[in-house]
Amino acid sequence: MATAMANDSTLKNITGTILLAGAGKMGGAMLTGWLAQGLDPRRVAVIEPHLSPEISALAAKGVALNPDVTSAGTVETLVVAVKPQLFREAGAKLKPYVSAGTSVVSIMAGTTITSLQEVCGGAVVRAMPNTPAAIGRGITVAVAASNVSDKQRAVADALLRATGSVEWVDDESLMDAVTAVSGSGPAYVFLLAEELARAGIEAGLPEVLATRLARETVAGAGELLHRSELASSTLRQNVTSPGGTTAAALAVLMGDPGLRDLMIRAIAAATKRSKELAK
Ligand SMILES: NC(=O)C1=CN([C@@H]2O[C@H](COP(=O)(O)OP(=O)(O)OC[C@H]3O[C@@H](n4cnc5c(N)ncnc54)[C@H](O)[C@@H]3O)[C@@H](O)[C@H]2O)C=CC1
Ligand SMILES: O=C(O)[C@@H]1CCC=N1
Repeated sequence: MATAMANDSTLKNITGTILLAGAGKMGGAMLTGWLAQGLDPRRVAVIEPHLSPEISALAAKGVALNPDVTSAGTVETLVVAVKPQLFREAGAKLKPYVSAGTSVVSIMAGTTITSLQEVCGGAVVRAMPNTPAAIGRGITVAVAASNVSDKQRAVADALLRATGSVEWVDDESLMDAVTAVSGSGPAYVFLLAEELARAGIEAGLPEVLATRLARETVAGAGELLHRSELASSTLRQNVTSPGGTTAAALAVLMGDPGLRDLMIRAIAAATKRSKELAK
């Protein structure tokens, strides 16, 4: 696994344009992170057919909204955050913004480096973030094409790191499983909160109380996992008194079939879908 090369001043020292295509949930979260980390808003341009009030308001700070190719300046990095299904159409319109020195950082699920090179050109970094990026607690996995320079990789690293931590891999084929585990992963955790609440209601709790208990339990356990040095299995064992209530519940969850089987099937389905999106 390659080490990160960005440092604290990487975003502040950017001289070209960072062009974001698609300022929806993920693109918008990344943009917020860049500006919070000191990227000059005048270095940022956004291509977005449906501008939200929040993104529109950034124009007052100097962010260029839907600039044409000539007014966008020299695009140092194009960040593509549109839906993969729209990429062929959107990418063709983005290509004129890409010049010899442009790096193209894509966060689209499934879309391969080869497709990105075909449609947009440029030096491609394929990345997979997740929605905790919105609070600076995302995790992103990135893989660079062989023509990405050290400097381009450092800028990509800084742009991705503005929303959380970054892991670089050398093998692009890992990205489908990465997408299944960490890209989609927050949804599984939110589902856990939903189902824990539902089961609490089933067990007789008032809905408001069950919902609050489930939400705070998932959030608190997540924060403990984040802050603790202990393995998740140890944290689990620390809750589990021999012959107690947790052991009774875990006998169900860890039974056969249990959560393990369900999770393997879920991750396999997401991995398969990521591969399909490449086509
Ligand atoms: N939502 C998530 O948890 C994650 C999403 N991703 C990837 O991020 C990408 C964006 O996903 P979301 O932010 O969830 O979707 P979104 O629907 O919130 O954002 C996509 C944005 O692209 C805009 N758009 C549509 N056509 C465009 C065009 N031709 N040019 C520029 N912008 C255009 C849309 O108006 C929208 O604002 C997808 O490729 C997805 O695979 C990656 C990791 C996690
Ligand atoms: O569901 C999706 O396809 C995107 C990629 C990872 C999370 N959301």
